[in-house]
Amino acid sequence: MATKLNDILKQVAVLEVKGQTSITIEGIIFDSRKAAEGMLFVAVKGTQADGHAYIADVVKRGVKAVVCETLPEQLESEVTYIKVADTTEALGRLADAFYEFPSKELKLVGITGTNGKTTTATLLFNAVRSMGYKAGLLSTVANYIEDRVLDATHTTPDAVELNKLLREMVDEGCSYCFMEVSSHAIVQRRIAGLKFAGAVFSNITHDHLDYHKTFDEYIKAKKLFFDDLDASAFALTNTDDRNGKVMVQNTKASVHSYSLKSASDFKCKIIENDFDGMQLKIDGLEVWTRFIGEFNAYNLLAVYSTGILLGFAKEEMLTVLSAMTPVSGRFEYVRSKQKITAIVDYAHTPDALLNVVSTINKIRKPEQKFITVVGAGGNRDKTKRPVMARIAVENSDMVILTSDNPRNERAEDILDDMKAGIPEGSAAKVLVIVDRKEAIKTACAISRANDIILVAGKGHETYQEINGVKHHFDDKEVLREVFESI
Ligand SMILES: CC(=O)N[C@H]1[C@@H](OP(=O)(O)OP(=O)(O)OC[C@H]2O[C@@H](n3ccc(=O)[nH]c3=O)[C@H](O)[C@@H]2O)O[C@H](CO)[C@@H](O)[C@@H]1O[C@H](C)C(=O)N[C@@H](C)C(=O)N[C@H](CCC(=O)O)C(=O)O
Ligand SMILES: Nc1ncnc2c1ncn2[C@@H]1O[C@H](COP(=O)(O)OP(=O)(O)OP(=O)(O)O)[C@@H](O)[C@H]1O
Ligand SMILES: N[C@H](CCC[C@H](N)C(=O)O)C(=O)O
Ligand SMILES: [Mg+2]
Repeated sequence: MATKLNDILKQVAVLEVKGQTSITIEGIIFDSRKAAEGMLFVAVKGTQADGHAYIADVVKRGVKAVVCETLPEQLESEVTYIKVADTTEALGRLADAFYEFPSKELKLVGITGTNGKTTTATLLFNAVRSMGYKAGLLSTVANYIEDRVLDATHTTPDAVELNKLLREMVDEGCSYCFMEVSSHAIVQRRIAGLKFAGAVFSNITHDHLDYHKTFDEYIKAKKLFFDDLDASAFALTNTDDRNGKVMVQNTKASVHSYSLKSASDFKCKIIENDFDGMQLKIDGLEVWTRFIGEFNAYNLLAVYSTGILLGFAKEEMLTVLSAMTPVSGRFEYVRSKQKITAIVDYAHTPDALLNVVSTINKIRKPEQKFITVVGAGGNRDKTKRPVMARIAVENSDMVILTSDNPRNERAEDILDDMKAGIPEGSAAKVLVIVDRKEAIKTACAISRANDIILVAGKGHETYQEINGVKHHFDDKEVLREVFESI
């Protein structure tokens, strides 16, 4: 794909131009390490580096045009320099234009919130496909164009990758795309210029304070997504969340709401909840689903409401919900011959963990012992570590604190942060085992028939990142292996 620079520049507010704009560019990059002949380089200021420092380098390597906030002192005559006020925003808009506005040719629905994005987006993708439509999915677990699976490195891809994927979806005949919109993606304008048919808010609780600094800033980041929607879109919000109404208070989109408790447009009631599934009453009709826990009732209701807002019939949506199966690594069971039930769940925030342990406690019988194995990621929000440990200890019979993805931190340091959250007098029910496999093995070894083990935090992940290196690791695989051997 190639395009005329002056065509795509129409999408950004240009402050100054040095050089020719009637040139053809072969692609857009924002990482100097990917520089190649004929490309447009956008210099972005990040958290670690400033793209402006690499302008001279990319020019040497054949880049034809540069978009920047400050023009370099030395300009090369064969290169075009474009000055804008905000290169991060420009990058999104240029990528959108370069791929010829693919989001306008799809019904694109974005899901934002601390928890439930992957679940809701994946179920929507499965739902429309089961009704015969072609669709794409951009999620933490993987990106999909129909059956084609593409690895995902981020929850929301960067602007160039994102628009490229949307273009491929359009070219392959997809009429829908469901995507997770992370708060990082909103702030970093990965979604700038996209046309959303709808936006869904699930909830906002403690996470990512390493990046957003305060909870208020985190709320503002999420709200920006709704502020930017246009009048033809729908904004669907969860009014049981304390910030559900705030999210949509300045949007131009038509506002709709869902809830289990407060007043809203789409209502759901849990009739029955056990380890096999939930009987729900949605919009006055009962439906049996294979999902467990109140938090999943919210996700299913969000899926149902979005379906209705996209124009699907009520009965059709409920039939689809009843046939759905859980998403990889979200409350997934691994059972042993001795009838020990292990639950693998991606709960990696305090709220998600509290939801999962509360769900298990509501459903289990008093004689079923409940052991939680949990850690916390390195190079991420440190303040959630003691909170997660406290939640695990207060709501389980026994807890094994272990490593998640230590990334570039010392696993022992992360565990020290977690240990600070153990309530006084509870130390006796906590073990600390740094090696995650050993931790899971120990949990299995001390369990008896009918007991429950929750392995939280990594869900679908098939690696463990230690000292910046990814090693193969899969909670489900480890559990199966251990269960085979006992
Ligand atoms: C904190 C964060 O979001 N970081 C993302 C951000 O990096 P950054 O701002 O730190 O970039 P930087 O390293 O300072 O570099 C600034 C600019 O200089 C450029 N550069 C840098 C070095 C060089 O040699 N040459 C060069 O041109 C970089 O390409 C970049 O354009 O922009 C990069 C390019 O798009 C992302 O890859 C990177 O994601 C990092 C790897 C990351 O871990 N992100 C996570 C936290 C993230 O985005 N998570 C969210 C949400 C997850 C959730 O909700 O659960 C997600 O959407 O995945
Ligand atoms: N609606 C919900 N409310 C609260 N917790 C939830 C909800 N849905 C799922 N969870 C919990 O959060 C975990 C992550 O769910 P999911 O992957 O759907 O969220 P996500 O928003 O995509 O997360 P990420 O930010 O990592 O992309 C689940 O394993 C479960 O423990
Ligand atoms: N998207 C989240 C995932 C966290 C998953 C957990 N296993 C961890 O590594 O902290 C993040 O990057 O913060
Ligand atoms: Mg996700």
